[in-house]
Amino acid sequence: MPGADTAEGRQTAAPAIELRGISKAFGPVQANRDISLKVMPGTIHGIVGENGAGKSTLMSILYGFYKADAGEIFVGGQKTLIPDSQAAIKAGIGMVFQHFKLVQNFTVLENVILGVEEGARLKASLAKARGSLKRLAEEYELNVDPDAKIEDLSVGHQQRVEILKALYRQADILILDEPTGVLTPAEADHLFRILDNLKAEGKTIVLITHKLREIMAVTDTVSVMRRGEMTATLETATTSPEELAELMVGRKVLLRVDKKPAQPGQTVLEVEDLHVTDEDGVARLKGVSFHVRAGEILGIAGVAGNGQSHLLEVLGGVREATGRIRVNGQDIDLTGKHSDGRSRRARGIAHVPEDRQRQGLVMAFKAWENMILGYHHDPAYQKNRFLMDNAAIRTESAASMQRFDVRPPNPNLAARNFSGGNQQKIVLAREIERSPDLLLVGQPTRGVDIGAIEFIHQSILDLRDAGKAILLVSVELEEILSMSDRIAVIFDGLIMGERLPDETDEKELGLLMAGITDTEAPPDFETIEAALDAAAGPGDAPHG
Ligand SMILES: Nc1ncnc2c1ncn2[C@@H]1O[C@H](COP(=O)(O)OP(=O)(O)OP(=O)(O)O)[C@@H](O)[C@H]1O
Repeated sequence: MPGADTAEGRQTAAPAIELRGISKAFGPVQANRDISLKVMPGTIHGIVGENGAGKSTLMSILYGFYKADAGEIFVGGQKTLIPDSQAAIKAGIGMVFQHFKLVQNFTVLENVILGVEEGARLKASLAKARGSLKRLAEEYELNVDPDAKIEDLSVGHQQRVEILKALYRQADILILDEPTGVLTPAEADHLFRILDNLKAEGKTIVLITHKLREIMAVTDTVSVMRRGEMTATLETATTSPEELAELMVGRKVLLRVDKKPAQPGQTVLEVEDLHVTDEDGVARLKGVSFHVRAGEILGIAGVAGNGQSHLLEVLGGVREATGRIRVNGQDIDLTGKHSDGRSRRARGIAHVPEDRQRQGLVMAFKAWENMILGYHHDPAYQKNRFLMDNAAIRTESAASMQRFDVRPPNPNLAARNFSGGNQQKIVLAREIERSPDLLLVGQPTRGVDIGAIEFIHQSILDLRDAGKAILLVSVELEEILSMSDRIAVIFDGLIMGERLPDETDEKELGLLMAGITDTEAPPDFETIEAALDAAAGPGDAPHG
């Protein structure tokens, strides 16, 4: 695209993508309303908006997953019909989804050519793809071993394969939906370098993210969506995170946590010498001990895949372990029939799992059914010996959804029809509203918009201030630092150390997260990023 990389060139070239008057409804929900947007070639364009604002729907229309009810799409100035993803690929559009669509037991190379060439031409195309992959890897810093199986790759590397797949299909326009949600900070930095390289080659990138610092760091322009409409498009250089937050939510948002000092009481949770070996015989926890008191938040920091998920699962009763756990001074069973979620709930433990779709919700169930999932044996919900009081449960669920600002606050909608952030709010509402003695909470704000993050953080703090104990697991260091009263760092199944948030910083925590306990000595790695990459280890892919 000659001249496209200059401001002047951008003015004169046809937009890489232009949407005119796109609308889409799902039954009564108007997910997109009369949306128009221009994205110029050779730019990175961000799209922000609250959960359920309609971002994924709009991109799914552009990629041929959904058919718009009205509107037109122009690619490179040409009106283009995109009835399916094949048509999108033909038009030079590639998409990297939040949940990757790779075949786990195929190699990188096989995944890249899958669907492009088949049968007798497969062998020739494997050789051709190997060459292309090598070139792409060199050109864009997209290194991955072409013969590695997907299941053996870290999440960051799997994402690179998705990008390679799109580039192999000659995508000029790349859409990334929440690409950093499951990445380590080092992997996210690497991704942004890749995006910059792609842009330098004239590719056009559309980036959906909830992280405003990412918008500020990498985009040229940014659009804000609100309640199905495109409400603003701005040059990134002329805006600020505060302005974007306000445009998204329609009010001022506190971009940091405002909390009172903790008033810790008696010890609620004691964990001693916990060991876990997974299904493949790999030791995931190697003797973990810590405690959490009433009225405090213990944050567990760590690169995903270092045992924190297994820890939450053991505490939540979804996985067996050896060692000792006491809650309010009483031992809880770590194996056998009393080591399940129901027994844990009976002991005052609530669990917001890291994977809301697989562990937190039954996607086909309605919201009200999900709102009592696990608590349905509670006598309060029984109408008589045989029947539950569904009408009362629906009414209570609707009120709880209102309090947690779940949108839409419709208890009869199936969980799968809520946006990701709203699904998260349903799980949080269910667990927090029962005021448990101990709340286990994993990645509470993954994929959640900033308005909702503020609300979720406040709800967790309110529970703390009501004298409850909270164990917070998060891969977001910022969240750990701002929410925790104490921080324990986990690496390779061991607690590497404990710190007070006021007496530490991201650098020291980063070193501990990479397994380096002597934080004064010069590390073996040149940068913290390299050390964290090593901690993520390609053989230990956390599944996001
Ligand atoms: N298949 C569907 N059936 C019914 N409603 C849907 C469907 N997909 C999306 N919706 C609704 O459309 C609206 C827009 O959803 P969309 O997923 O596009 O939002 P989003 O901005 O991407 O949100 P998030 O940031 O949470 O991913 C939401 O109200 C959602 O509940």
